[in-house]
Amino acid sequence: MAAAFLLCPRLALPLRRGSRLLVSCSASSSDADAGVGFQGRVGFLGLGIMGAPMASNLIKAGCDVTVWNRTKSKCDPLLSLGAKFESSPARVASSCDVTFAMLADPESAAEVACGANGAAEGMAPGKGYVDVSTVDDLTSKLIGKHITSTGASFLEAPVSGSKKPAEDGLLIFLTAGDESLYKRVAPLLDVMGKSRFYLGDVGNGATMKLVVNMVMGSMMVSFAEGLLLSEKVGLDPNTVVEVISQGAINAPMFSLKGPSMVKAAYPTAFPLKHQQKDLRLALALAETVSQPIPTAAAANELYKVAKSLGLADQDFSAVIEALKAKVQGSQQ
Ligand SMILES: NC(=O)C1=CN([C@@H]2O[C@H](COP(=O)(O)OP(=O)(O)OC[C@H]3O[C@@H](n4cnc5c(N)ncnc54)[C@H](OP(=O)(O)O)[C@@H]3O)[C@@H](O)[C@H]2O)C=CC1
Ligand SMILES: O=CCCC(=O)O
Repeated sequence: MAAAFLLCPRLALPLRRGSRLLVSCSASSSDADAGVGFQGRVGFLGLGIMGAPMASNLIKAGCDVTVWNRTKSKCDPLLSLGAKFESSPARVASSCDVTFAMLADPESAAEVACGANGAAEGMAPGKGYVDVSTVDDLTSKLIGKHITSTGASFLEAPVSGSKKPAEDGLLIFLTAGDESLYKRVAPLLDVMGKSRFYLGDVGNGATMKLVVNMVMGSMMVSFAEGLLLSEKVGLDPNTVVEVISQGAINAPMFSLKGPSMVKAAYPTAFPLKHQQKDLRLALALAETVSQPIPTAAAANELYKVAKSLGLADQDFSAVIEALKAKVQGSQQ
């Protein structure tokens, strides 16, 4: 990662974001200079849990941002912050120099990029498209092909980190594709994230993201099993969370989600339906190279059960409910 300081050629304002001291600046949108080392207008497509705070951080850093979302009302908070609005992905892409997309899944990412009135229709030489959605490598390559056929550049850049890191500008970008576009948008990635990896050819970023989320999905299931087992044998699951937090298997996720899981509360940061999507895509990826991933396969089944229980839009930690349901089922 470049320095923890964002360099501003003009007005410098100290700004604390997360634990890092940053330097940001204000810039008039007329010259479309974010003041963070990026020249040009920035488009943002998809303003869900992740897209909204990411776009918001770009606006707050002084970028000239134009937004679009399928459900238009989700644009309103961004418009209040100073964003512009365009009525389709194609119009955003044609009015901006670089366009980011943060969509739900492979289908929506492909539709927004390549469908009717999609971003590709507004692309041209000199422009760039950065897809930060979590998709599989084949979808990313398909999107990349459509975008580059217009003469524009393409970068995939899925992110590690959830709602809070997105709000705090502390995401981790897993990028691959056009290296000059990567360098061009690096100042923007640094507004939204704490680190960035450039992984080479299109597909490597998508694949890296799926591997990481496959591990995360399995870890969550194992953690849920531990909490339920401890309770069944008379231990306090809150103490289990504390013990884990001090040992070698400590992960921020356990301390963050454990206390609310014990209370059967699942405020959504990472929707369960997206975690199941990522496991499904990781299983398909493993199939292509005949790599056994039995733990992930078993975890995927539990997320599917949780979805069937109506928990798709809850946080993925709600997978614990599938284990409760299974136990109840086996006792009948
Ligand atoms: N939440 C998290 O912690 C993280 C999520 N991710 C990944 O980022 C991506 C976005 O996640 P998140 O923000 O949580 O998801 P949300 O479900 O909150 O947002 C999804 C976005 O996709 C849009 N969308 C869905 N279907 C379509 C469609 N057919 N056409 C156009 N737009 C569509 C939604 O529009 P609308 O508002 O109209 O529904 C919304 O803007 C996913 O790929 C996810 O796996 C990555 C890291 C962390
Ligand atoms: O894709 C979601 C990742 C969530 C996280 O990294 O905390």
